[in-house]
Amino acid sequence: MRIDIISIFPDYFAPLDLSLIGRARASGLLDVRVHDLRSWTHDRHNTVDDTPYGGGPGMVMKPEPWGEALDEVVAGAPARLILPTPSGRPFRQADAERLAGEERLVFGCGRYEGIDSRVAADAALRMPVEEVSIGDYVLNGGESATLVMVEAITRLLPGVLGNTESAVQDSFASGGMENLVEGPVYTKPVMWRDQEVPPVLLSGNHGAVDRWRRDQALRKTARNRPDLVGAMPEEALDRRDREV
Ligand SMILES: N#Cc1c(-c2ccc3ccn(Cc4ccc(CN5CCCC5)cc4)c3c2)n[nH]c1N
Repeated sequence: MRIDIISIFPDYFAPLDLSLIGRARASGLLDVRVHDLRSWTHDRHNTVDDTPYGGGPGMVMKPEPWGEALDEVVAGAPARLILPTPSGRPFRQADAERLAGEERLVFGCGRYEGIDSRVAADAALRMPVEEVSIGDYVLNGGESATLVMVEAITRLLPGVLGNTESAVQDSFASGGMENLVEGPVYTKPVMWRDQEVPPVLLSGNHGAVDRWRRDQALRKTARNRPDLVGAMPEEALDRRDREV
């Protein structure tokens, strides 16, 4: 997969040189290219924004640099343009799975009050364009959202995690344990600050372990994400579960 990211803050994407994604890039499994939008400006100040038509707060990103950047970066190849925006469709695990099947993705990171709307409309004449939001909170630009989506998408590519099993079992996945969040996890030592690992996990009884994990996932989902499983009556959870 090739991913192009266009931003006025290219250094924001230094984290993509690290860890699993960095390793996948170094091995050639993943091709991520970051571009500075100001490379497509032609004035002395490398201007990328201007005042909004119709008035209103802040500034809007000018269409010309974006148009030239997308023309050069996409260069007629089949690619899908992803535009993070507060007003976008919610980005979910199913979207990460769908986009992991794409050959080329281009992320356009807006700033200020957003990108002139004609950029998306013009791009849509030549490629699929998706305006997406990673959540109902306000960020200062599209860079953090792009980092989130690139991580959610690329971790699903074969060979990136180095352990596809955990990607398949991840919660929120359309597979795995339905739509349940993951339950508690433990490792050595078996006793730590007077807390012991639940004995069932040491039992070697895989059936019992699976049942226990599912029960814990149900309890945690009911407590933290009742929207995922529908309201579960409090009495279904014992007191201990209500505390943590
Ligand atoms: N994904 C994602 C996002 C973003 C996001 C994504 C991309 C850009 C580009 C610029 N900004 C800043 C901004 C912030 C608020 C507004 C709304 N206006 C403010 C006053 C009247 C309405 C417009 C832009 C962005 C924010 N925020 N939250 C998410 N989940």
